Amino acid sequence: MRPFVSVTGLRKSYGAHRVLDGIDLTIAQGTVFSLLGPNGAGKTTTVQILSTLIKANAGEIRVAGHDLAKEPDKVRAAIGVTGQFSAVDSFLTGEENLRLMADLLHLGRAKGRTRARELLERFDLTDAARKPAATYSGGMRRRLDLAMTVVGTPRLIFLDEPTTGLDPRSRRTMWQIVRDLVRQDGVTIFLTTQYLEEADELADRIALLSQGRLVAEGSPGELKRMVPGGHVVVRFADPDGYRRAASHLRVTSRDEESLTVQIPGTGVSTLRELLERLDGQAIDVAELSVHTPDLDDVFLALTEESSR
Ligand SMILES: Nc1ncnc2c1ncn2[C@@H]1O[C@H](COP(=O)(O)OP(=O)(O)OP(=O)(O)O)[C@@H](O)[C@H]1O
Repeated sequence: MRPFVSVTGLRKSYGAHRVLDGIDLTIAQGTVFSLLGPNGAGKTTTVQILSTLIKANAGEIRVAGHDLAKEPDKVRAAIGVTGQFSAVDSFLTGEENLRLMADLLHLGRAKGRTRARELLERFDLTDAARKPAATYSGGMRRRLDLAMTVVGTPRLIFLDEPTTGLDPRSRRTMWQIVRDLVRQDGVTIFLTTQYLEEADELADRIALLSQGRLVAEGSPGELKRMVPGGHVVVRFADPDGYRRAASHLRVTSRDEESLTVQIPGTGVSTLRELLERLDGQAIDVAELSVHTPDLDDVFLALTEESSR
């Protein structure tokens, strides 16, 4: 697939503080790319540079087929940004906000009205269309904000922490809207989020930023395979079983108080062998659970490694 965004050797410093230290990335058209990183890693700085708000010190950036340094206006015309600084005017209704945006984009009266109605429907805001945005819940406000970005039919949308503070239901509605934008409209999404679960749900590719460098990049599945977090936790029925098992098995950690041990690996053969051994020794198991690594494990392992 054709890259919609390509970045090579991106650097940015504030005085002596090197915030981005040589970033390379490509984002395919019609996909969701998520940039993850601990606080202060440089995510917002990256978004600000790619959305033409601030200038890089070095690097080549192409967005939507345009060189960002040479044709920032063409890049600006292809993108939309939504996030922490909402464009929503609380005194206006949802519909008025959308029509105002359509006016700003010179869509024309009739087209603006149709577009507003269409977006209210699509973003599940029709019932609240005539109410002032001040009365909206957090989730409705976020949806309106994104709808306002979509009025201009951007081909790339920067979504900065789109569901921070939302309840699980509103979060799911937002996720579905984002998926539809990608699937139905072919929009490319650049997502920053502090929820690893969100990146796991939405992103085709994830890049992990730590101290100004990308320390890992891949699909959620590929990233999970990079860390050996998978293990089985076994809780024994009695202290005798616990002690015998702990001395017979290759355990990575044990806890005498809760009578549990951790055994590395989650494969079927590992499990079969484990159960056969316990059975052979007549050791009673009270509970067994399989823990496959999630993005939290990856995030912690890789960002810790890079800060060492
Ligand atoms: N205008 C500025 N002047 C000086 N330093 C800055 C400026 N903007 C950002 N920084 C510094 O750059 C670093 C990266 O900041 P940035 O906001 O990009 O991080 P982030 O990954 O978005 O963090 P968070 O998750 O907390 O939003 C931080 O150490 C920050 O203090």
